[in-house]
Amino acid sequence: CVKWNVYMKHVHPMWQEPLDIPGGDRQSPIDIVVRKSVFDPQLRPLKVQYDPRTCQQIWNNGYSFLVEYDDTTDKSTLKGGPLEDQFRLCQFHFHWGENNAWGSEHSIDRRLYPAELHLVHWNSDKYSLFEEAVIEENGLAVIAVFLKIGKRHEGLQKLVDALPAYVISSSFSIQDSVVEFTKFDPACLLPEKIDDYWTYAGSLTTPPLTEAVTWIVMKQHIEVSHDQVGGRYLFPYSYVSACLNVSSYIFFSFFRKPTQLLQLHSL
Ligand SMILES: N=Nc1ccc(S(N)(=O)=O)cc1
Ligand SMILES: [Zn+2]
Repeated sequence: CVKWNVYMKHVHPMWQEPLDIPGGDRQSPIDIVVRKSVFDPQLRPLKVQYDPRTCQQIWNNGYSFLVEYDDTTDKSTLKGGPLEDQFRLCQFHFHWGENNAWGSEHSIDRRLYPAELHLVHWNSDKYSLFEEAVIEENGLAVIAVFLKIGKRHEGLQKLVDALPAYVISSSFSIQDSVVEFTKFDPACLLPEKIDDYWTYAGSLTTPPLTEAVTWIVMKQHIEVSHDQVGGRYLFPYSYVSACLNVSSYIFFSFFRKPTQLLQLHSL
């Protein structure tokens, strides 16, 4: 999966104005207005098949981190739901804020969550690399899961424990660094009812912002404990303070309207 930097407005030049937003009529994130979502009986159940053995490493790009998967075969895949093709898992990452009042990118009726998980997949039926798929209209599928502060998430703890010392320090190192991380099944981060979701055609939420994403936003959140996401662990403040300039970017998501927001209730 291609190396990806989290571009911070005041930190990374990629966020400097003017942003070259391709197209611009299906930009993410959005505010999901629940009463405007439409039930679509043609949406099928999601088929998530992840092989923990494809988990490879945690990559820190100096601003955040992502967990990367071997996407050279169809061992960890997503299909069904709104998807016509098979998509390969290549990485997952989180978005968070400076405190637990906000942090997610999408919002539900303007309500933000403390954090949001993105499981990123690319269309392996039509393309042979993430880099090819990322510029195509039906190239990517991202599952979004909201995080709320509550009980400890046992599955997540393996990731928190594996995070390298530099992430737990008070500030991220700026250099890229990678630590080995294996046998992690990201399905443990999904909520119980994965067939209860909203879906819409959108974009990457950070550069290159390409309008290539079928978003599948889970209605059910997962719970993680405060010490898993607060303090000095998964979401160290040094990075989150870097997010502040991005919050205005998220603010505008309240005013973005999706072209067609579909919803599938649990079967
Ligand atoms: N260049 N790679 C990217 C992958 C996923 C996302 S997101 N945050 O939309 O899932 C953004 C950029
Ligand atoms: Zn993301």
